[in-house]
Amino acid sequence: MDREVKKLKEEIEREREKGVAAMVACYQGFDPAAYLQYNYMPPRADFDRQDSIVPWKLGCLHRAFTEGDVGGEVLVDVGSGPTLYQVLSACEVFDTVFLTDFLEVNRQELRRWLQGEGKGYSSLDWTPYLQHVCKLEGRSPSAWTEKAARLRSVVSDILPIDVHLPRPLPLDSQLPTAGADCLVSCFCLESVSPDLASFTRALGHIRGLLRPGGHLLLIGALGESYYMGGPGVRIPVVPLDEAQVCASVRASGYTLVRLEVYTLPQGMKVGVDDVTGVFFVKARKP
Ligand SMILES: C[S@@+](CC[C@H](N)C(=O)[O-])C[C@H]1O[C@@H](n2cnc3c(N)ncnc32)[C@H](O)[C@@H]1O
Ligand SMILES: O=S(=O)(c1ccc2c(c1)CN[C@@H](CF)C2)N1CCSCC1
Repeated sequence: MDREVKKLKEEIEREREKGVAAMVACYQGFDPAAYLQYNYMPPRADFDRQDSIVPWKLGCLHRAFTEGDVGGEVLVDVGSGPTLYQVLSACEVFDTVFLTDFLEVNRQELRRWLQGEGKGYSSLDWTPYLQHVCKLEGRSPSAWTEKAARLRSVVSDILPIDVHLPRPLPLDSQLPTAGADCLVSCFCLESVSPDLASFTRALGHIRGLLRPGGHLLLIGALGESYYMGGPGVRIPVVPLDEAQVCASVRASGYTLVRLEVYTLPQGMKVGVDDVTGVFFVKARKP
């Protein structure tokens, strides 16, 4: 019996490795500029409508970082991609921020923004996002230049990451031995995992980056089965519902603090994906 169980486990592990390898192949065509255009530029990214997803997402992050229990020195953003919106509130709370991504093209896109000032250095103008978060903080939108400077000052490194590894970051990543004080991850785990078990496993892997008592702030897609990572680059996504998100967060060893859900209005569905909603999870590592 033991030999049969061992054989079955080995077969399951081989299938898992095949699924992860297939995801790696999908990401070879990922196009940062196209991805930004599909998701973070008008008409999809609309700040004017109060019911728009972008103010909702930025509001969730602002509240999480200002309600008093999230804090410390070090924050890691898992699977940053080419985007910065996810750390615009965090950069006021943490003095050391690590951005991370699997692909060099995304790490390069982030470096270009962080190193550029005033030049045509980035594929997307993050000013409206910076201005919106300044308003959430009770500041003038014109303080966006100060926020941009603050973000540039706290980003300590842009690291390679693979959430399918038990140790997702390089050994020399300068993370404190005890772990980070906070993790942020947006639209990453469900869009890089071949199935729900892999998604849950990845949650467990990144948990190892966090110190006990640290927080995880997770934003992700609900009901999404694919998205376009570039022209003709269709990337499969693990379709999640709220119950599965909560179960996976708990099964991977976190205490769920709260779940918030946004349902996309019909007009937001424009063919670059089939997302139906967005979740926001605040969780804590016991
Ligand atoms: C849908 S994008 C999310 C980007 C960004 N966080 C956002 O909010 O739009 C998913 C990101 O996961 C990255 N990725 C792909 N495979 C990964 C892996 N094995 N581990 C960590 N990140 C991975 C991709 O390069 C991509 O930047
Ligand atoms: O912020 S979003 O909810 C958003 C933002 C990014 C993504 C998705 C959704 C869904 N597909 C993800 C692939 F992983 C990427 N948004 C969708 C509506 S318009 C503005 C962008």
